[in-house]
Amino acid sequence: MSQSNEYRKGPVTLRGRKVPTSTTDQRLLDNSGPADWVHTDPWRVLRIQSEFVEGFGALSELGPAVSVFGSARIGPDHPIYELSTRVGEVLVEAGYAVITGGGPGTMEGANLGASRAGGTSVGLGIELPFETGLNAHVNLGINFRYFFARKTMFVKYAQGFIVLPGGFGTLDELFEAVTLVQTGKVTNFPIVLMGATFWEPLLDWLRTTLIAQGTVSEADVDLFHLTDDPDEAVRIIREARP
Ligand SMILES: CC(C)=CCNc1ncnc2c1ncn2[C@@H]1O[C@H](COP(=O)(O)O)[C@@H](O)[C@H]1O
Repeated sequence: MSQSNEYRKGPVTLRGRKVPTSTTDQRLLDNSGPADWVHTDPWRVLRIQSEFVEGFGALSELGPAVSVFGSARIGPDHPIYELSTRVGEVLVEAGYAVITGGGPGTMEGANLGASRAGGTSVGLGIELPFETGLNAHVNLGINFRYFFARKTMFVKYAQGFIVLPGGFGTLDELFEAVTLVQTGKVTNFPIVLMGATFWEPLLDWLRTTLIAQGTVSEADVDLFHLTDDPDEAVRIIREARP
């Protein structure tokens, strides 16, 4: 293949029919051209990068914090919402900022408790097809397009996780966290489950099925702490990260 039929874009070599008919500069400067190139994956990488830069920039001075997860659908008249509010308050009283997904339900409850107690109430919102926006009790909010960039912030800036009852989103965040701990990607990272009646069947299943079949060890299941008492939850976190 002749040299003239080869096109290099950094580490990428394009040959034959893959050689573009316009250059990157040309597409940048030619404002009458098609805008499709801004939707290409390399361009997305820059947007992804900007989410990390903005997230790190906004949170780097946060101080000790705890991420609180839980259902987007449990509303203010539910006892679990009340629990989420109390958790937010108790965390702030113990000197922690509270980080949530910034949405409705228990996220809103934890943000409400945190802001009412005079603390830093962080909401890491996510762009969803059904837009709900950051709840009104967030006093430091960041909106993400990408779940994975946002999830890094939940772990990077927290001393531990408190997980209230929830659905798939909550389970995703819970099992991601426990996998990071299990594989040693994060150390001394307590995970506290709150709402005993909700979590006990899951813990039973982990014991009777996963441990029994050898897919996890007993020590893995011991990574979860279970309590209904917000003060106890804070104590567990403080003891793990003195
Ligand atoms: C009413 C409704 C579904 C609103 C969605 N609005 C949301 N805004 C922000 N974070 C969210 C939202 N839905 C799910 N999440 C994420 O997933 C978890 C809750 O999902 P789920 O309700 O357990 O599955 C939260 O901890 C949060 O990080």
